[in-house]
Amino acid sequence: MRIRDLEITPIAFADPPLLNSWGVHEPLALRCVLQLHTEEEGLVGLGECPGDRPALDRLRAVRSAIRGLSVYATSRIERAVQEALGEGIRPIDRRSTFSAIEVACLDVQGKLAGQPVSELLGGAVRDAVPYSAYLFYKWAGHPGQQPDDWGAALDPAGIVEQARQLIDRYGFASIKLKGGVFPPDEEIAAIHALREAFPGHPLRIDPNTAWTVPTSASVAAALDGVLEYLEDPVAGVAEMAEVARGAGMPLATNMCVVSFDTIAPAVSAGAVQVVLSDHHYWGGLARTRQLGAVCETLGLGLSMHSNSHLGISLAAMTHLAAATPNLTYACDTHYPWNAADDVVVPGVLRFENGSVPVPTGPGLGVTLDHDVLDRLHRQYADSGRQVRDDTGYLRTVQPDFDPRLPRW
Ligand SMILES: O=C([O-])C(=O)C[C@H](O)[C@@H](O)C(=O)[O-]
Ligand SMILES: [Mg+2]
Repeated sequence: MRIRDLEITPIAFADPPLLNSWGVHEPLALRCVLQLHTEEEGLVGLGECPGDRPALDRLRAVRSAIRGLSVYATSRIERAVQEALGEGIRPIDRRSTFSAIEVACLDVQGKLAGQPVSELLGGAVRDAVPYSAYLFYKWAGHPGQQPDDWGAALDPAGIVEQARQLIDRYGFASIKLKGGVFPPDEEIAAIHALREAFPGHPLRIDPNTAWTVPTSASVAAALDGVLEYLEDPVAGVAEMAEVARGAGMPLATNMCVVSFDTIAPAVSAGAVQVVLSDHHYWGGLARTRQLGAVCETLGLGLSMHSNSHLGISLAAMTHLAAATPNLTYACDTHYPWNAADDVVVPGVLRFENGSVPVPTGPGLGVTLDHDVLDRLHRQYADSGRQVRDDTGYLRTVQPDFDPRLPRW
């Protein structure tokens, strides 16, 4: 079952003005949909990955190198990707290029076997995967546009209201707040307000390294007994370790441990207790499942990171999480923010009590809506956008915004 071609379709979909420590989400998020066509039987495997220009260029560079390879030969495909990209390629770029192709290969493998991807990964140990309500400070709408349905969230009351909307709509049973936007005292107040409004929901905050070590230590003290984990308060292994030594809660990361070779130094230093996996950056579903085994061995907790994404990624994340026994924290997902523009035919992917039932159809179990794909591709082409630029977009409103971190 050989690869005939890799169809690469960049898309742009609507994204609300979500604030983070380096800026704000632009009106359109970029993503790429892959359709991997087989020589025999005319099967198509789906993949999804970031859609910025360098990511697209890398996919185009490997396209001819993987033609003719078996969809089962993922190690050989990974080597072909490496060779096509050349020695100078950053490992994370190689891994993310390969990851999207690996997911598409697994989708085909599952279709051939009549089995869901979770079965190919060792079998689902849970029927549904819990996700967290991923809260963001946000403007009411994009500048010059009507307010969106979510409304503004710029203070504790707005954050509680946003959590309520997400929980009412999706049933989430845990909550993550993207921090690093306002002075820490305001974000501490938001967490306390969430605790009061949702006493039974585990809470996390992630300022994406916006704080110094002393600030992180005082936030950790203020939120002791309130957070299930504190995510990436500071940059650097030594700094994370310093915060961890005094913090009452585990420290989590998707910034300080980002690859297998970064695990040992962080663990030896005592810098992290929970790793956020992400198959897009760790080199695919099989590799990320290995991360689960490593975390289990080292006594680390395991959670899952996300970026703005659509249903092909959500399906892949759900199969992976279902087949990773020690992935016991609710996973992150941006999906509620972007679901209205999904390229996947509705129905299979849905939230029940905050969890996504693991798709049971062959492969990823989701079907591409070609009309939506065409529309989002035209939107991409018309936008002229090439890269994500949260800082540049915020500067159109706050020209003096300085993205340097730490800020507090
Ligand atoms: O956990 C994280 O660090 C993220 O989810 C990173 C994302 O880029 C998030 O900050 C965002 O979408 O603005
Ligand atoms: Mg994070």
